[in-house]
Amino acid sequence: MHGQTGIEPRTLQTQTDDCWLAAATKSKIPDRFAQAVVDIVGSENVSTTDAVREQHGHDESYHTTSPPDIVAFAESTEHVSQVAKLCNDHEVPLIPFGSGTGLEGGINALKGGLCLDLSKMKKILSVHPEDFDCTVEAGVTRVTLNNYLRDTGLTFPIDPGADASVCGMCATSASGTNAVRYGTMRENVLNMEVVLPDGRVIHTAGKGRRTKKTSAGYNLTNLFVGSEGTLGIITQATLRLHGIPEATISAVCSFNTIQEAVDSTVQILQMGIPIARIEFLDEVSVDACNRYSKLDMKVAPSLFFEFTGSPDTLDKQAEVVKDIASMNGASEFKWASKPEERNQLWKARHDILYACMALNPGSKPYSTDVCVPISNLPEVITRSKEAIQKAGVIGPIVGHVGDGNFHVFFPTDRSNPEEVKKISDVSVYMAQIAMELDGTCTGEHGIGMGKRGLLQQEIGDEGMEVMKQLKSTFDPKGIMNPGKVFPE
Ligand SMILES: Cc1cc2c(cc1C)N(C[C@H](O)[C@H](O)[C@H](O)COP(=O)(O)OP(=O)(O)OC[C@H]1O[C@@H](n3cnc4c(N)ncnc43)[C@H](O)[C@@H]1O)c1[nH]c(=O)[nH]c(=O)c1N2
Ligand SMILES: CC(C)CC(=O)C(=O)O
Ligand SMILES: [Mn+2]
Repeated sequence: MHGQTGIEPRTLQTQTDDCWLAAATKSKIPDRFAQAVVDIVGSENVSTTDAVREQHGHDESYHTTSPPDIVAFAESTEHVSQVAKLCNDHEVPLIPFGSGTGLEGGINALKGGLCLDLSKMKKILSVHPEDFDCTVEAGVTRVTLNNYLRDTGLTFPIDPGADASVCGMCATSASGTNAVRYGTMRENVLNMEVVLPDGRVIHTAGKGRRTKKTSAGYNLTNLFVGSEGTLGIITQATLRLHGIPEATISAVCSFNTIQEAVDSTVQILQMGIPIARIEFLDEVSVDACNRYSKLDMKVAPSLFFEFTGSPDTLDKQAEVVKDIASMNGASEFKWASKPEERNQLWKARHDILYACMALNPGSKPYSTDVCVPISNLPEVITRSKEAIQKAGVIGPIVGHVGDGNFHVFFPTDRSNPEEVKKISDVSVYMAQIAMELDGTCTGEHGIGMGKRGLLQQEIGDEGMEVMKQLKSTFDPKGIMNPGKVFPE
């Protein structure tokens, strides 16, 4: 389901047995290797056409496409294991592909090689409603999973705006507007089946284990969450599920300053109000949203809220939030209690990337993603805004404010190198301010190819050295997604 984001699914272009080898000669992959891949996954699951390679050579970010030499579609863990072993034996780069919605160029095949598309592995293997968990194959997307779960009264709440694959979400440690209530992928993955580059299959918490807690040894699960395809291929994930709340209300209000909006957020969290979502939009984003999603919000720094719970406690909580916001200077408090009003509000929030792109027609998105301890949020946002203004570029700001995480969506004209340079300088500057203020260069989108230098600064030389040692333990030949995460 890519309709939500307007992103086209990457489909396999059918090739006959006769033509695939001819096409293979256009890529750098030797025919013998390509034939061995066909022997494992079947000719219907292999492509070397330019169109399929191009489709698999980029994600939703601004990074230039780098196509792999060959694309294989896996249908089982056995396929993945055999393809990995083949790549390892021949030292061919191997890039796992979920649904291609990443924002840091994670799937771009910088060194060519084989892209392993997992979208055909889409079985929901088990759901245990009484234990609040489920196990799914790599290609199941979050929307498919939630549609499947609907009748159980359970939900998997992690919601990056795109309909990403669940194991792609594990690989990038994704989160979204619900993290303030439910945490990120790190808190919601209980176990994973992972294929190592040499073809071995491991279960990060032990085969079949699905407990909410464990003290058993090293936390391999959280080593693979956020590993961005550089350590192994995640073929299954066991996830924590949550009950669908009985009642939900959303609201929006505006402030005079960013500080007022952040102060309100901190006070709401300090009161222990179990808020489900609290999202910040600056005046530029509100204006973009009004134009694109036909809303009529006051053009000012704003907060979007969502409260969930039982109907009798919900109203009280919402009133406390309104009082806190009003004491901090909020105005224009508007409730959205009907499902269609709520959906309109949150759809506008999830469509904000497209709303911001519409500010500069023909542009491509360049998004940033920094995260700081919440008390440092006003400073980092204010300094970022100054830098955006000084550079003379359009830079709407949106934040998962309850987590101290925010993005600037720069609608970028990629044919204008001066503009790209200005935006990239502001983006690096923002990450540097965030790090100066005890924060990180990425709260949820990952390092990919875009933030490798920043990771080095964030973690330091010794920390990076340990990461490299871990990488070579799992992937001694360096075939897994080369050119990502680690600076060269
Ligand atoms: C409009 C819009 C809005 C958002 C976002 C995107 C877009 C287009 N995102 C980013 C994106 O959805 C997120 O990074 C997903 O987790 C990527 O999942 P894919 O399945 O698309 O992985 P994709 O195929 O893009 O791969 C991403 C990385 O993971 C690796 N990988 C994928 N599957 C793997 C597997 N099975 N095993 C090992 N490695 C694997 C790849 O090699 C690559 O390095 C986001 N994100 C977010 O955190 N919060 C948000 O709010 C949003 N919002
Ligand atoms: C920066 C975006 C494109 C996506 C995102 O993370 C969001 O909308 O919160
Ligand atoms: Mn986000």
